[in-house]
Amino acid sequence: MPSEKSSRRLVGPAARLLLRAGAPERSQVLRGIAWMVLAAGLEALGPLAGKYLIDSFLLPHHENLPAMAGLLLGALAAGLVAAWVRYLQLMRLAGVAMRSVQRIRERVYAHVLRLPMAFFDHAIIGQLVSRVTNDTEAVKTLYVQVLFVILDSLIVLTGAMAAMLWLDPHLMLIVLGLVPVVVLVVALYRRLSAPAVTRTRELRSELNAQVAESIAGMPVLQSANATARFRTRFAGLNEGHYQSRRRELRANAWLLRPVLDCLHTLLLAALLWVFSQRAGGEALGALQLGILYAFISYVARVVEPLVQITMQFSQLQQAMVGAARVHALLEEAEQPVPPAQGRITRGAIAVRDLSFAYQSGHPVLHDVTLDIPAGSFLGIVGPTGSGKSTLLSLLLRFYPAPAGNLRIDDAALEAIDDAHLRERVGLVPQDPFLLAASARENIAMGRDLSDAQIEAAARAAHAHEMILRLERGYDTPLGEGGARLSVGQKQLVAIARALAGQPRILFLDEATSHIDTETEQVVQSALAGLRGRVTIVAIAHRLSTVRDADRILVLHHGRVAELGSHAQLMAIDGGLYQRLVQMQQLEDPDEETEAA
Ligand SMILES: Nc1ncnc2c1ncn2[C@@H]1O[C@H](COP(=O)(O)OP(=O)(O)OP(=O)(O)O)[C@@H](O)[C@H]1O
Repeated sequence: MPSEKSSRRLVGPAARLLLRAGAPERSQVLRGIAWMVLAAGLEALGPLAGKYLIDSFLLPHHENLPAMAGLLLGALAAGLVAAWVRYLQLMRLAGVAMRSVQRIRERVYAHVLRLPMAFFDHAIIGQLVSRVTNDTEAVKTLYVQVLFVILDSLIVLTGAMAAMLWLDPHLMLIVLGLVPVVVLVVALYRRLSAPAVTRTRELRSELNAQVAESIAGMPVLQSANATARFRTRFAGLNEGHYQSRRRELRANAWLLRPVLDCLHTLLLAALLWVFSQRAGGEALGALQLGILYAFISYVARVVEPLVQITMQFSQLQQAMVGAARVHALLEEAEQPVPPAQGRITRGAIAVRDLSFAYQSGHPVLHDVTLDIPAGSFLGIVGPTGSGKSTLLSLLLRFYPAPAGNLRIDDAALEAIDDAHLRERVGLVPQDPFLLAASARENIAMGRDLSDAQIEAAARAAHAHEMILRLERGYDTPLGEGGARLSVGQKQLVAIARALAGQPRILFLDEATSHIDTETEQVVQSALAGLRGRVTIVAIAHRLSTVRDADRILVLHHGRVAELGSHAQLMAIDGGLYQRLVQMQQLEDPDEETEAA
């Protein structure tokens, strides 16, 4: 994690990200830098003109007005052209920086969408959001700080040094002595502030994560009366963030401006002392005075870029931490999608000797063998943690199953083209996950479906009537997470969404756990309507949902315990299915007659 890295170790990843982000616009960057050099060169002419005016005209009382006016106008024109060139440079480099952020943000988001499901088992949503939004912004800061300020400052510094070298090499060497002192100050500053900068960034991301988590779990938070505890935890993080920022600021306040301003004053004193030594108690000669004027101007031009460079280090470090984190996210391996041609035609599923472990040494499925004929309805039941969802996740290719153990029709699962698999296999998850969009958009999910197809899917899911009863029918916005609908209604929309793709196989993962008996019957009718046309695999805690299935698979500790129709399984005396049914009847006597 970048948090544990020293700031020096952040430079590599940050620089790689910066180079990659700017690569498509290398010529724009080079042109921007060329403008920068030109502007610095023009700006460096000012003090030279001043020196020439003092040396050649003012001190010798040589009042050649046209020449003096020409000199002043020339300096003015150089200043104006420099300002115009600065504008061009700013527009060019700012454009590059903003386009880089835009590109990188899209790349990070696209990358996150392709990450394997295992990544999301550990990911913290708020932190991921931070990576995609705030941390990508770091790239812009890197551009602005590195290219605009630091590079610009270095160019101005070099210009001023060159002019001083030309005027008086000895004096220039005295000024040059300032540079190592500033390098020392910057090194000390980095040492003191780097841990605080990294911590500040981490804490900001934790603040985001807590806000996202609290909002997502608001009903639990409020009902568990946990809001005060969460507020205290947030305040603790926020205080940590404040203290960390203070540590950063303290390093800034001590080391940057004040130290450099002192150095500036010392340097000016040293220059005056050298001049007084040269004059040996006499008044300064004309030539000396012009050079003194030019040097005082140039020293300001040397100190100011150095101040700028050191002042940028705080920003630069923050940006590097952010950029390194974006880089780390981009380094996460994507779900491999090998090119494959396999097709799903009928929807027959074969599972052979399937064993699987999330962590090696802890298998959750053992030697599962199973055939699900095309168009049949398989129910999967079993105690909690018995591996039902895991089996479904493997069939959905959310986690890689051992090669060859799963087949659909004539193809091994891993040999089926990914887009085709997603098209042909529909999923109704336990949490229906609705977008803050209309019913129509929620069913279409970005697919190019006609209104007729959407309506047909809604009818097949028995959701059509319910949607028509909403005030704007299919165009009714469903609110964030489908907040406008009941859980059962959301489930019907989710079923319609799965059916709209006309899948050959439909997986339902406890789709009826949280709905009332009446809605469950609607779901059952919807499933009945699909029988023979679509292969249905439904995990159910509510046994009544799968009572009518062709066969029911009972999983126990990751093994196939029983397999058969409801009647066959009920006939096994002391069997697990029979016991599950009896337990459910005790829990919910209303279902006694239905399930038995
Ligand atoms: N992403 C994961 N990483 C590690 N272990 C996991 C993961 N998902 C599930 N498990 C473990 O695998 C085992 C089977 O879990 P699974 O979710 O498949 O059971 P389930 O039968 O669907 O349970 P439930 O009925 O409670 O949903 C459990 O011990 C669980 O802790």
